[in-house]
Amino acid sequence: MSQTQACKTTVGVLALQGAFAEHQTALQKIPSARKVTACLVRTPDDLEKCDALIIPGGESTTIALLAKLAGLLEPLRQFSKTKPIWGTCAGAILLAQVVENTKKGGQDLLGGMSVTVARNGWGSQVESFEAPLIVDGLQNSERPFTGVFIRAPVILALHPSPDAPPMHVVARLSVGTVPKSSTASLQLDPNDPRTIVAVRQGKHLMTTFHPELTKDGRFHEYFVQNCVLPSLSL
Ligand SMILES: NC(=O)CC[C@H](N)C(=O)O
Repeated sequence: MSQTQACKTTVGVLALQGAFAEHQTALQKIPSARKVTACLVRTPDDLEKCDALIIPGGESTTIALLAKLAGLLEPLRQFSKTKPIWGTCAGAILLAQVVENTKKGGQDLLGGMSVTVARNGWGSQVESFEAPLIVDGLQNSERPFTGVFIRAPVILALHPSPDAPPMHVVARLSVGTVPKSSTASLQLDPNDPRTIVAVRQGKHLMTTFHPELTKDGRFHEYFVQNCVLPSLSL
């Protein structure tokens, strides 16, 4: 390993199923790429080398099942207690404390964030949609970020508590940006929790959409700057 590599922070991407390659590519292109090595995680040994982790979108039940088979479920739960995790879409489901609309038999969760989500809350694959998001704290935040929602979960409730790190709403859908065909079309109060699509709690980040499926690396930069690098100095 070269001197520069040895000094880099290692951000793992859970590579069991889903859009993990896209996350790895995105991490390699952001302004902070010189500070970060992106590696794929398939085993507990891989995970042990990481300072932070991204859980990609895909199918949360499958990812949980494969994690169990790889002996990763418990190591991931332990990891979530001390190190930053960013869950995108299916990854957001795995990071939630409570999940509604699970497959029969339920599913294993990591539960790192005090959030309740409903799987497939905007409807099925054909009701997938894109929406412009104004994101607090993103570079050039006046330029909207394109949220790609594919059978996305809906955030039903945040559960702030004095015993847990504070929660920050990072992005909301504006009422009217969800297609009418979508089961949960938003005809509601802009303060409805279902408008929340990105939330940060302490070192963890959850986005119900897929930043890795755009060419815009600002969310990856956001994770590194707001969750990963600050956690190293704790
Ligand atoms: N695009 C996605 O990650 C979809 C998530 C999927 N609906 C699930 O339950 O895991």
